[in-house]
Parts: sequence; structure tokens; C-alpha cells
Amino acid sequence: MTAPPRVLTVAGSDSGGGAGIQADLKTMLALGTHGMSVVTAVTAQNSLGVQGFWELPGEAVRAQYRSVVDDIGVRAVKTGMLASAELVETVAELLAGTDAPTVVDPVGVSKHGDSLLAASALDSVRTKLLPRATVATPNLDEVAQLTGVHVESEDGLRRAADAVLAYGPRWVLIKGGHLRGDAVDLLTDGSEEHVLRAPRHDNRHTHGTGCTLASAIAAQLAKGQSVPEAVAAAKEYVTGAIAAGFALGGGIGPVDHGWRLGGA
Ligand SMILES: Nc1ncnc2c1ncn2[C@@H]1O[C@H](COP(=O)(O)OP(=O)(O)O)[C@@H](O)[C@H]1O
Ligand SMILES: Cc1ncc(COP(=O)(O)O)c(N)n1
Repeated sequence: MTAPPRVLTVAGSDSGGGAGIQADLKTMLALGTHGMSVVTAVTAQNSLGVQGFWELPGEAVRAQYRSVVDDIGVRAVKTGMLASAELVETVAELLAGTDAPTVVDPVGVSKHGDSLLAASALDSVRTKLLPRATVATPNLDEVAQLTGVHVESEDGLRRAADAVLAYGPRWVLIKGGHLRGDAVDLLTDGSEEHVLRAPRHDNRHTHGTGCTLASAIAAQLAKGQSVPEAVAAAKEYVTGAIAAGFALGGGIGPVDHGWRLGGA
């Protein structure tokens, strides 16, 4: 049997299983790849919010990364919650040594409004991490945090993209998931532009959408697709997962990562 393409997520653990490392590994499996993980932080989290989080030391992040890369190797990398300036800088240094395509999801705040990144880390994200990205996937709150650009309608997506591209990612995917109307995202490298439009599903169970989209892009890149192909396939996957999102606990439930796999 040939091994499936290998994909690595560098992100935080979500004990509730809907976002972070858990969303990433489920997505990677659903898309036919072998998922591996470098845990940066452990959150105590459920459908109601983030009750607490604990960062791992930089040394533990470096050791996990070396274990995976030096033996198994990776075809694509995704980064998510990095928590602190120290961890952002550690991960940026590690990524400097790889030529695997890298999807950077600059996670700032959870769906419940709980902070997952120290304010003191924003500058390291701008200057150290974004320049390493093959694709950066900020939502509109992260665009505002990182660039000061506030977008309230589809017309502003291009302005947001330009502001993020100024920090050096090869491509940016601005996610318009927080707007009204269709779920419209804009992918651009500054010359090519792709608008990804999907119907908005009237489903409040959207915990983990951003993590799922970014890891799906990484999985498709690991399979050898181009960035526009990978993003289009990932958008289709996340849209189906949101349509199938389900209630769990008393708050915001997760998207259904297994929607294409069929139930038991
Ligand atoms: N209710 C929805 N229906 C369909 N697509 C959605 C919905 N909410 C978000 N999306 C899509 O999900 C993806 C993740 O976007 P978003 O929810 O903005 O990310 P984040 O989790 O980082 O806040 C984007 O492709 C966005 O357009
Ligand atoms: C560990 C971790 N990483 C990322 C998110 C963001 O996901 P969401 O925006 O859907 O809350 C999260 N809640 N937890």
C-alpha cells in the first residue's frame, strides 16, 4: 500500500473536538491524507467557550516538529493557534527551514470572543509568520487586528487582501464568513483574483469553520493541487461540513467533518 500524502498541523488542542488540532486531523483524514500534529497549546474548551488555555514551552514545540519532519517528512503544513509571541517566532523559525507549502490561519479570537493570541504577538505574526505563508487565511476580525482595515461588505474584501499581502504571504484568502448574505471569500496573489461564493447556511453550529478550511487547503496542497485548485476544493468541503453542522452541548456545535464519509 502506498502511504497517503503527509500533512502537518501546528495548532492548539480543542478539548471539545470541534476546532484546532482535532478539527485539523479529522479534516485531513476525510480528505485522504495522513495528518500529524505539533501541539502549541492546550485549551479547556466546549460549545460555550474557552474556559482556559496553557501554552507549551517553545522547546516542546520544536521537539515535536523535529520528530515529525526529520523522520516522516511533510508535504504541506498548516498553522493555527500559536498563543504567544514566543511561539509565533519559534514556529516562523521552524518554517524557514521547509519548502513545503504552508497555510497560515492567523487565529486571534474564538467564535465566542475568547482571545487565543496575546496582543503582544500581533507584531510577530505580521513580520515573522505572514512572510512564510504560501496562503494566509484571516477572517475579517483578524484582518482588522492585523492591518487596521475594517470590512463591512463584499466590496471591502479587495482592500483587506491588499493590506494583508503587504506583509508578504504569497496568496491571501480573505474569509467573508462574518458578513451577511452569501459566504464569499476572496483569494488573490495580487495579480490573479478568485471569488469563492457559497450559499450561507442558516446554521449556528459553525465552531471550527476556519480551522477546517485551512487544514483542507493544506491537505489538497499535499495532494499536489495548485493554490486556486486547493482553495476551491477546500471551500466545497467546508461548505458541506457547515451544512451538516450539529448541536452538541449548550452552545455553538461543530461542523461535521465526516459529512462525506457516511455514518455508521
Ligand atoms: N453560515 C455559513 N454558511 C456557509 N459558509 C460559511 C458560513 N459561515 C462561514 N462560512 C465559510 O466558512 C469558511 C470559514 O470562514 P469564517 O467562519 O469566517 O472563519 P473563522 O472560523 O476563522 O471565523 C469561509 O469559507 C466562510 O465563507
Ligand atoms: C484550539 C483552537 N484553535 C482555533 C480556534 C478557532 O476556531 P473558531 O473560530 O471556530 O472558534 C479555537 N476555537 N480553538
